[in-house]
Amino acid sequence: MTLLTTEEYKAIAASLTYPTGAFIDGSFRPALSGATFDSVNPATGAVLAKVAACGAADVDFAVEKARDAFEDGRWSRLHPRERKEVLIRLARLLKRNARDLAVMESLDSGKTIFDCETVDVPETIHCLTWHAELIDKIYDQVAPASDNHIAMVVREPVGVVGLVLPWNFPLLMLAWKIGPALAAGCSVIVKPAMETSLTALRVAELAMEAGVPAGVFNVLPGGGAEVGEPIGRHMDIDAVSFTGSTATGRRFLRYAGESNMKEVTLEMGGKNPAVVLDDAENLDRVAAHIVNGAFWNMGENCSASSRLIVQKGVKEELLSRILAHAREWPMGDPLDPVNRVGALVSKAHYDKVCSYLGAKGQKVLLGGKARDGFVEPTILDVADREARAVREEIFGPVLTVLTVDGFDEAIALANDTEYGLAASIFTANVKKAIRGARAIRAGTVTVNSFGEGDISTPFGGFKASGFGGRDNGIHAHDQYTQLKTIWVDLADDADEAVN
Ligand SMILES: NC(=O)C1=CN([C@@H]2O[C@H](COP(=O)(O)OP(=O)(O)OC[C@H]3O[C@@H](n4cnc5c(N)ncnc54)[C@H](O)[C@@H]3O)[C@@H](O)[C@H]2O)C=CC1
Ligand code: BAL
Repeated sequence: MTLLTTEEYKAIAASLTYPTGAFIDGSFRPALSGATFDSVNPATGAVLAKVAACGAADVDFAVEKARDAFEDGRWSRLHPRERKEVLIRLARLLKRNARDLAVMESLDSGKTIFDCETVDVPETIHCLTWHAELIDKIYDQVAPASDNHIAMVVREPVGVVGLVLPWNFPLLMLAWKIGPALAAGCSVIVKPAMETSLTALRVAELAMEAGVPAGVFNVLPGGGAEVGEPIGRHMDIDAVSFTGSTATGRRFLRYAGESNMKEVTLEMGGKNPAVVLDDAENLDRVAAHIVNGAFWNMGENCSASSRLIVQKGVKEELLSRILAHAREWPMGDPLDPVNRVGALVSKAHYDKVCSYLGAKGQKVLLGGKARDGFVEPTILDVADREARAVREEIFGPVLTVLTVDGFDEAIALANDTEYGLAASIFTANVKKAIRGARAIRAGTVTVNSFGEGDISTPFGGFKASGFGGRDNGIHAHDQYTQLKTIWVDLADDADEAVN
C-alpha cells in the first residue's frame, strides 16, 4: 500500500461528495420528517454534511420494503452462487473506491488515514470477500434416523435483520455484520452510529451498483432513541446484531423481550487485561504489542488492552521499553500519514475520556494531556484497584498499569472485571500460557501478542461483553440463519412401524 502525502489526501477530501439521504428500497431519500443532523469532522469541527435524521416512521417504511424483498425471494432465494457473485462484485467496487472511502472514513471519525488505508478499508474488503466465498461451501445436514425416515437439518435465513453499529470502526463493523447477513440471504436494516454515517451510506450505494436488489440493503442514519429503539422494538424484525456499549446492549434485550422476542446478538465493551509475567521473552516485542493494544485506533476499540498487569520483577524494564515505543506514536492531523493517533470521535467522547485524566492517586508515566479533540497516549501507574480508570471502559488512549507478585494474582486480577471480551498473556512458559488462557474468562485470549484473531475466528465476549452469537468466522452465520428440521416419513403403507 503506497500512502499519499497530506496534500494529496486533502485534495481527495475536497473532491468528495457525501451521501446524505437515508438509503431505503434502493434509493436515497430524505427522512420522512425532513429532519437532518450535522455530520462533523471531529479533528476540525467542520460540518461535512447534513444527513437525514430518520425516525420510527422511516424504520417502519424500510422494514416493509425489506420484508417484501425477503418474502419474494429476490435475494433470499437466489442461488447461493449468484449471491456470491454479487458480493464479490461489491468487494471489487470497494477496492476501486478504496482511497475515497479511506479519506471519507478518516474525515468522519477522526481515525488516522494510515489506519483507514492499511486496516479499515482493506479488512472491510477482505471480510466481504471471505463471507461471499463461503456462501456456496456451507452444507446442510442429514441426521441419523431409521430406514423409514430421512431427517434433514437445514439452515434458512432468519429474515429481516437490524444491524446497529458503533462509531469506532464504521466500515469494518458494517462489513462484520452485512457480510454474513447478506451471504445468508437476509434483508438488512443498518443503523450506523450518528457520529459516523457516511461510509455505510456510500457502501449501500455501491451494493446497488454491484447488483444487491432494492429493499435488501437499507441504511437509516439517526439517533439511538429515534432509530435504534424502533429497530429493537419492531415486531417485523427477526433478529438484531448490535455492537456498542454494554448499557445500550442491555436495552436491546429489553426491547426484544417487550416486543417479538427477536434474536439478539450483542458485542459490547471491554476492560481488557494484558498480563506480562517475569519470564516473558523479548521485552521489546512485548512492549510493542502493549503499545499497539492500548493506543491503536486511539484506544477506541472494544478489545483494546487497557489494563497492563505486570509481574513486579519485569515491571521497570518493560515500562522503559513501553515508553520508548509509545513515543513513536505521533499524534496530529488524521490526514497526515505519519500520524498514528488521530482525533477522538466527538466532543462528547473527548470530554468523557478527559474525565479520567488528572485524578488523584494515579502516577502519570506518559501523556496525560488533551487539547481540541485530541488526547495524548497516556500511561497511568495506579495502585488503587478500585479507581475509575482501572474499572471503567475509557475507550481512549489510556493504559493503566497494575503490579502483581505472581501468576495466580495476575489471573485473579485479569478476571476482576465485569467484562470478558479479550485478554493477552505474555510468558515463555507454555504451561502458564495455556493455563492462563484457559483461566481468563474472555472470548479471545492471545498468547505473546495483542490481537483479535482474524476473519476466520469467532469474536465476541463473555460476561457483560457479549450475548448471543459471535461475529466473524463461520460462526457469524449462526446469527443470520435458523435451523429447521424436515422429518420425512418414507414408510410404505404396509410397514408396521410408525416411528
Ligand atoms: N464495543 C464497542 O465496540 C463500543 C463500545 N462503546 C462504548 O460505549 C461508550 C458510549 O458510546 P456510545 O456511542 O454512546 O455507544 P452506544 O452503545 O450508545 O452506541 C452504539 C449504537 O447504539 C445506538 N444507540 C444508542 N442509544 C440507543 C438506544 N437507546 N436504543 C437503541 N440504540 C441506541 C447508537 O446510536 C449507536 O448506533 C463508549 O465510550 C465506549 O465505552 C462505544 C462504541 C463501540
Ligand atoms: N475491535 C473490533 C470490534 C469493536 O471494537 O467493536
